[in-house]
Amino acid sequence: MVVLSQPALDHFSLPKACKPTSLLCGIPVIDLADPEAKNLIVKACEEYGFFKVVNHGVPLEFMTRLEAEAVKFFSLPQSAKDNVGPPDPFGYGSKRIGPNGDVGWIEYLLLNTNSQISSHKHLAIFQEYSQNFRSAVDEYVLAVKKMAYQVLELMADGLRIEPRNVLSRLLKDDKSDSCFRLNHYPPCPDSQALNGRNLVGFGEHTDPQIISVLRSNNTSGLQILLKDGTWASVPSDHTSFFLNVGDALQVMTNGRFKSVKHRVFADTNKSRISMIYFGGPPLSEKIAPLPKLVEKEEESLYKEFTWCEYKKSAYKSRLADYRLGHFEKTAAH
Ligand SMILES: C=C1C[C@]23C[C@@]1(O)CC[C@H]2[C@@]12CC[C@H](O)[C@@](C)(C(=O)O1)[C@H]2[C@@H]3C(=O)O
Ligand SMILES: O=C(O)CCC(=O)C(=O)O
Ligand SMILES: [Fe+2]
Repeated sequence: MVVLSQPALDHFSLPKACKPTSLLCGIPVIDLADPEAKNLIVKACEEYGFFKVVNHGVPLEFMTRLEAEAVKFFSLPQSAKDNVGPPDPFGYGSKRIGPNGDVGWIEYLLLNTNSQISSHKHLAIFQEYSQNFRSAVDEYVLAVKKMAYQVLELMADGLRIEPRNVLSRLLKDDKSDSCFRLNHYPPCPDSQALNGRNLVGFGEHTDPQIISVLRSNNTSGLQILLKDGTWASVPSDHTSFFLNVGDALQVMTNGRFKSVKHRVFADTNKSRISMIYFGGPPLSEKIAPLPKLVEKEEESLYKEFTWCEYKKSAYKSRLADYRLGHFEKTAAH
């Protein structure tokens, strides 16, 4: 990542540091071996759209191996990383997020997890760069996918909808449009210059997909927006996963689950490395409330659309936009 000079800091969003609510006491923690897990997942998705998962079955060594490969990759000379970019949307990116002018104190690698979708020129370069990196990604993503299927099946049980694979089948599908992202947030270069403000690594947004599964190193920075409109810091935990509801799941539950707004602030001393699997449906899939989740009298809150239509619209939006607005029946936003 190109080194920032002091005036260059002004290109980034620098919100005043406010005192966020500590989440230590409040964040729902789901133990996948707990017989109550299915009900607790539903409660967490209704209340926060976000929860932490422990006893997840993903070996810690998969996480640490991939983290080490990511650190190696992000330590390469800038020109070597730029060979794997610019992102379109897959590939290496630095500072720019998406195609519509959003920036952050971040560099990242965005990968497609579906080998069926034609291999990309950037990714061919990435593949050549290191077999070890690629195999660490594959081993990690496979294990995380399995855990995501399990969570979605517990969710269906908790919602009392059948078949229990009604959600997980979308991620299991060969044509599932899922992706994987490695983010690196270098420490803020000149914390004095911030003068009590925060340096935004990843601006506030919701994730468009069904579910996102995040793991980070032990550097904090992630915040979620609570129902009362306050931001809460998520204490880091490198052994656990943080899952969040995406826009598509909000629609499939007819708004019962909320796609949670989240953001990341850069740390003043330490690098943050995060790895996120975004589980999405096939492009041709119709996204609509599951019939059993629409009460007799209650109508669907959303117009019908395919995942492909949603993605096209999302890629025309800015990060902080309310993307579901176009697809609501009563366009209040
Ligand atoms: C500004 C943008 C980046 C993004 C595509 C978008 O136009 C709006 C959604 C953004 C987001 C957020 C979650 C994921 O990190 C991501 C890969 C996604 O699917 O939607 C990013 C997109 C991106 O960085 O390409
Ligand atoms: O890096 C993180 O911790 C979160 C990043 C994120 O929200 C995203 O990549 O969509
Ligand atoms: Fe996100």
